[in-house]
Amino acid sequence: MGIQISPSILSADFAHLADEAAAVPTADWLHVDVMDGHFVPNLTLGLPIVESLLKATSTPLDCHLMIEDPDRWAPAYAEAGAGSVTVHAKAASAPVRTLREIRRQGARAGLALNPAEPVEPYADLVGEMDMLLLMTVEPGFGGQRFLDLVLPKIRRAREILDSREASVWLQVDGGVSDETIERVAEAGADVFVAGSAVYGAQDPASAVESLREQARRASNPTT
Ligand SMILES: O=C(CO)[C@H](O)[C@H](O)COP(=O)(O)O
Ligand SMILES: [Fe+2]
Repeated sequence: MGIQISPSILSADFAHLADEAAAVPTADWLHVDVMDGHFVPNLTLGLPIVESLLKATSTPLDCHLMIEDPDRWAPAYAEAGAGSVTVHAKAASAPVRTLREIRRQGARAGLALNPAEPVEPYADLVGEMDMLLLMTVEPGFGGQRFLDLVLPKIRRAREILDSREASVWLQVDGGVSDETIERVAEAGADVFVAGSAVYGAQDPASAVESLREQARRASNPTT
């Protein structure tokens, strides 16, 4: 699939989400941060807004669920038509069942790890997922500073995925910008979430293309 950019609408204007989605026609996905005020100390949006957004844009939705009890709620996002639904390993009590249910409802299934959570315990689950999401900030808020301490884990995750010949995308979320994306791409990520770096830019569509180009160059230095 190559490099993909998923702008996070967390940094968009929530009163004009359809327009904000239309502002990034260059995006591969739209990243939707669902926060419940419990799993993370912030509250954003839920299924009704995702359903409206699905009608308002043809860009596939990449739903990142930062909620308690994702086992109960995640399949509904897939059933509604989200292209990808990601649950946090720490929040899921039955991650295998939930990942399978997301797939059964027709979406790509993602598993997310916080900065301090090791990837190794999940190595045997790679066959159950379509995407592994490594957080490079503590989840809950946009505009935070990228945590360099996650870079070695991104490299280890890339090795695990390659050694198992798994066609699992490796997504990175948090503080991805012009200053950090090259390091993330060199470490082996292929799907990049960017909120403030896209929606804080004068021209969000160009910001997406510029991030993609930098990631492409860094992940394949010979081109
Ligand atoms: O999941 C998230 C926060 O929990 C967001 O997707 C992320 O922080 C994007 O925002 P930014 O690119 O500004 O860091
Ligand atoms: Fe996110």
